[in-house]
Amino acid sequence: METSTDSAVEPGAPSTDSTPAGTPGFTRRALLGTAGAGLVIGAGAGAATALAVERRDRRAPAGADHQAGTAPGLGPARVAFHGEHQAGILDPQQARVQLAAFDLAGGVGRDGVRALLQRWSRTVARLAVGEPADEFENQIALDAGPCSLAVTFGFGAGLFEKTGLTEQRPAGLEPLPAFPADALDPARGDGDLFVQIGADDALVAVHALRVLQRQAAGTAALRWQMSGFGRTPGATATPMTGRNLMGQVDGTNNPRPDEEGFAAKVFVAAGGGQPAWLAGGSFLVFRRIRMLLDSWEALPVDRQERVIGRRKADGAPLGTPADAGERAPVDLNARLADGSLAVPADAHIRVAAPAANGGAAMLRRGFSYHDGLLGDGSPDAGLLFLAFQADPRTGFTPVQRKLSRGDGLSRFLRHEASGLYAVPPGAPQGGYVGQTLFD
Ligand SMILES: C=CC1=C(C)c2cc3[nH]c(cc4nc(cc5[nH]c(cc1n2)c(C)c5CCC(=O)O)C(CCC(=O)O)=C4C)c(C)c3C=C
Ligand SMILES: [Fe+2]
Repeated sequence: METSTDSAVEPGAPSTDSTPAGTPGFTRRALLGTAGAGLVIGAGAGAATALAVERRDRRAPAGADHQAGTAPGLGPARVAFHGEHQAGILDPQQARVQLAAFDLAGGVGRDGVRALLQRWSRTVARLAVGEPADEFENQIALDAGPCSLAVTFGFGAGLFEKTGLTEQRPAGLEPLPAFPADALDPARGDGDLFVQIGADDALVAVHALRVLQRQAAGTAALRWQMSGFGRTPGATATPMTGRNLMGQVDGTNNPRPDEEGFAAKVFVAAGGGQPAWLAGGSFLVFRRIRMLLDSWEALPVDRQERVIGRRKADGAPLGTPADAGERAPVDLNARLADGSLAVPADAHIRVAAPAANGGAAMLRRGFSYHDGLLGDGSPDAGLLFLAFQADPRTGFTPVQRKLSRGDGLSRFLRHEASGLYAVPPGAPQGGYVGQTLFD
């Protein structure tokens, strides 16, 4: 983990003077004025303390930024592209996300995919430090800093078939089982290559998506794309976990990088039964989960709280004192005065808890979506559920199996799309994401 508040240019990052092809006379950093004045958030392990510090800093008032000699706002903040793990896993969630999956064109082999990954990695390394794209620059984000841009690449099962790399396909990529009540649209799930593009500015995220898409032309075609959002840093008086569209504080009981066993839950270990190329990588489960918001909002708040097992106002577990706070430990045995369970038997946090699922754990990093209305007038809105884990067979699958049968929240949800991707480790300086597989 690397953090810096001074002129923080990643070693090996392209020169600030470069003028990109197709962008005569423009550099994004020249327009920033205080180029490189942001924070660098590395993607290495053991990141908790530094992440917390970075979050506070990013939410500091503009005046404080000025005193530190940096530009105000979110623009200069950076997430390092290179590192042990890819960006977009350990860094604080950005306010905006673009998710997309691509399918390889017929006849594109290993060399074609390698060339695309090299091209994508080279470009994202530039964008992550506020440089313009080296090709297909479209000026969408010309006057913005990197805004914590974090791009994460994943490989779907089809990539291994199409490139003749079936021997290297991780066992953890076996298709997820069908769960009761799944209503999945295959056209909006899976795909050979996946990208998650997070940024604290919508234009920065879309800029990256457009450039990556154009670079892929002839090699891979866009299969599906979705936009998501979360809390914008600075929106709340004090930093807190964000809310989802049901109004719940969501993400509180995630594994934390400073806790024992975090890496084993989230990252693939060398020699742990997955192929060597994936060591330091992860698996990502994606689910587009629509929320039946009209039904949900008709429920009184105390009943909503019993569905989750936590208070809505502060996110604290039910049964804890009024001032307990979001991080109060969950006591699943706590009883109310009448002897009933404080956290009901079908409450989401009880059914999803690692203790109820053989220790199954994952790092949830979802984003909300709101895409207008469906034909029946209900909102097409919900959660782009994203969870990183060391192995979905012992992480997502047992938990979702249990949730789909006994979770009080399930009756307000519809799973509409699904994807499973192997997430390679981070790229070393000068390298590219996926090189442990393709070189
Ligand atoms: C299969 C895994 C999970 C799915 C799918 C899922 C969907 C989902 N969850 C919420 C809202 C909340 N989830 C919360 C906790 C929580 N959820 C899961 C797993 C899945 N959720 C786990 C493992 C946990 C942690 C359980 C624990 O050990 O305490 C919470 C509580 C706050 C928190 O800890 O994050 C909320 C709120 C929604 C809305 C949703 C689908 C749309
Ligand atoms: Fe959940």
